[in-house]
Amino acid sequence: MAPQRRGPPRTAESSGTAERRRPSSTKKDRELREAWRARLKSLGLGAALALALILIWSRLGADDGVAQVLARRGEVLEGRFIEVPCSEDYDGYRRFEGCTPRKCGRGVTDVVISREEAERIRRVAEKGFSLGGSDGGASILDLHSGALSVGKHFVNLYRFFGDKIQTIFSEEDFQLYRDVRRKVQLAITEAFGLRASALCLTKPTFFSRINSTEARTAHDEYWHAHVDKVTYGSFDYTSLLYLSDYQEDFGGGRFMFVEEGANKTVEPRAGRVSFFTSGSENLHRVEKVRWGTRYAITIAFTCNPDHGIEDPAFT
Ligand SMILES: O=C(O)CCC(=O)C(=O)O
Ligand SMILES: [Fe+2]
Repeated sequence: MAPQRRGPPRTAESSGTAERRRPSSTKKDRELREAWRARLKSLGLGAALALALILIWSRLGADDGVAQVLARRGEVLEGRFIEVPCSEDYDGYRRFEGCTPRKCGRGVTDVVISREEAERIRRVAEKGFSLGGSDGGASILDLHSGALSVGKHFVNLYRFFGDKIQTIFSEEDFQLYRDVRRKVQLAITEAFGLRASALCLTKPTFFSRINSTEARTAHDEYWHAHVDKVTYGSFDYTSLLYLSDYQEDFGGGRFMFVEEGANKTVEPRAGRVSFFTSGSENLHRVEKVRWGTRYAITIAFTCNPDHGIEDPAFT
């Protein structure tokens, strides 16, 4: 009797040999697939990490290492104040009670000067700078002395124009400066708890205009870290009023308090007032302007009446 066939006839594929080979090839495939999956996963992780690093790097600023934002351009700050321990710098100077810093720190406010006032005072700056301007990236116009950057030097506008200066600047322009100075002085007096009459305006008080043109002289190198009390001598309290907007009117150009660990940045915004005690507790610098034009005005105060000046006026 012919043996009975059970089940389907055997083909080459379903032969016992093939049956034994399949599990081993599936295992190899699986191993291969897993190896690829692992490789792709690590590539994906690497790419995500690189992207995150790029994002963090661009957020913090390429040339300034790690930074924390003290005031963002888009915020409207009623008042932010950070106290920092005073340096010993003030010990080397005569003390004036109710004025010489005992409490040191930094403040930023967007409500003391309106954007409209900032725009008006910026137009005054533009009028002045239209008469000259540095060959390098940084021009100044000192309202008290009349010094204006022209080419690689300075020209005294008040001396150069004499009485004709009144065809350039108006009494209203000087009045505007006085109003701004008074409001900023009050904000500083309140923030540091000073005797109102103790604080005096000091020199220099100047407009700055910065663009990305390469520096031609040392006067154009605005980006170096410095201490205002060392640079200017008479300063006890420095204030900066910004007249243009970071990332709208210019790129780069952020103000930085230089600190170990992380710099603290103030992003300029038209009408923003940044003020701080002028000693080495507030070492600072301005980041290089990469594009556009940045306008600001420096208004500083002293506790020593001998270093005080009157508000700028036609001279
Ligand atoms: O324009 C700024 O943000 C800072 C200028 C400055 O540091 C200075 O005038 O001493
Ligand atoms: Fe400074």
